[in-house]
Amino acid sequence: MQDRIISHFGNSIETKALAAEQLPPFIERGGQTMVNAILGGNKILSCGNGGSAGDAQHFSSELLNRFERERPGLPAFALTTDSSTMTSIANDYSYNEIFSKQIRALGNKGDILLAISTSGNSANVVQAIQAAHEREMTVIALSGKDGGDMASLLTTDDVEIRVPSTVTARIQEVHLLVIHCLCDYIDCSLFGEE
Ligand SMILES: O=C(CO)[C@@H](O)[C@H](O)[C@H](O)[C@H](O)COP(=O)(O)O
Ligand SMILES: [Zn+2]
Repeated sequence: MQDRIISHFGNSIETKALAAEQLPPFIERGGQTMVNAILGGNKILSCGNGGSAGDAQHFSSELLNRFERERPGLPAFALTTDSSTMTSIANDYSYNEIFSKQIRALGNKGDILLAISTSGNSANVVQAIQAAHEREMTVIALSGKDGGDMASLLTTDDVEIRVPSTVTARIQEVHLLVIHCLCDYIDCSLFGEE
């Protein structure tokens, strides 16, 4: 089985190399969009399912606490953590509304939604994008494969960062690197390059 393990490493390296050729302009635009929102007194909401829920929380924790340097906490919130809110929305309405209902309550004009889905087709993330647009928020979509239903919802103000892969796990591995690039971009922009 070591050959199989080695092939995962190789495929992941190849996916990151391809992403490094394609994604930097989109990551830069996403980072600047986030910096502008923070400077404008706005916040960043994040959401996703499964491994992407972990990524949503990974991002918000590195803004609220810190990334790699000492600095004040920054306004970010993952919509994937409040089990009472999510289970009551799923129970009373639909699982598809667990993020959108929170966005309609918490989101304000100028806020950002970081929408994470490897397929781009998770209904609750698609509906989160729709709710974000209703609240005049800007969307930064972290996706993969063909972009899914999410891609067709995005406006020219939004940013799509689509990983060039069809393998969920490989896409997620690049999503985490993108999240760290966004955190670094934000810190360098707001507090200077180190
Ligand atoms: O982490 C993994 C697979 O590596 C899974 O938990 C994965 O996140 C789940 O299957 C999600 O439901 C997939 O949703 P999405 O990425 O297509 O939006
Ligand atoms: Zn995973």
